[in-house]
Amino acid sequence: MDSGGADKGTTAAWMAAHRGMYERATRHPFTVSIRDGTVDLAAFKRWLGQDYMFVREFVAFLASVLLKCCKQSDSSDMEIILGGLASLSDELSWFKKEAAKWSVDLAGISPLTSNTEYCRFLQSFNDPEISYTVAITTFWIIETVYQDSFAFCIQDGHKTPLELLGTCQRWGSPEFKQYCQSLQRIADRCLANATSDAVKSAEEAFLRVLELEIGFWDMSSSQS
Ligand SMILES: Cc1ncc(CN)c(N)n1
Repeated sequence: MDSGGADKGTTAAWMAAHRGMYERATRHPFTVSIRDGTVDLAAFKRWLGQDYMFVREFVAFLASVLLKCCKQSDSSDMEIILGGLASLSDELSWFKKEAAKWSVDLAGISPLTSNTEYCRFLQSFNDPEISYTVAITTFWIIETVYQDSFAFCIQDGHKTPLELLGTCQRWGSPEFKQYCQSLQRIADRCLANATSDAVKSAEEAFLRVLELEIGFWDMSSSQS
């Protein structure tokens, strides 16, 4: 993702330093197969059901980020985080509608291993010892992996099946990109003022998210 021409912050430096890993997360064979039009629909349906469960956990994660934000002396990021939380309500309704369209029974789904592992990571943010800087950076990269992955599925030359375009536009839209860029600016501001220990923990969380996102796509395409 470009930084909009502004001075490069810490997050852009990490994206450059860990380019290979970032590309494995955002140009994964699963999402590339959506763009190519060769996607296995059974894999898409598996992703849909598993991601619905993930997003339910993501709501609780975001609530924990909001709580950390409210405890800051300057809580001016609150509106953006609150907006993100509110949009997850629409997202859950979207998953239910999409599941009905694809005959995916959401009530009968259990989380697969990689999803459980990712959800455990999200739950670990309930610990008040985890700083706002680490939490907001984590939130930014989780959203950015989806933004970048799905934007690629609707970029020039795509052969994305018509019935999957709505999914790709949900996260690949210019509006979602702008939202991710707002999160990136917040993360960079926090990182610029953070201790070196906090910056180190945030970079570890950034890398952990990339690893977990790759695992999540792998799980969707191979049921591992
Ligand atoms: C696994 C995963 N990562 C990120 C997102 C985007 N909220 C998501 N829905 N699912």
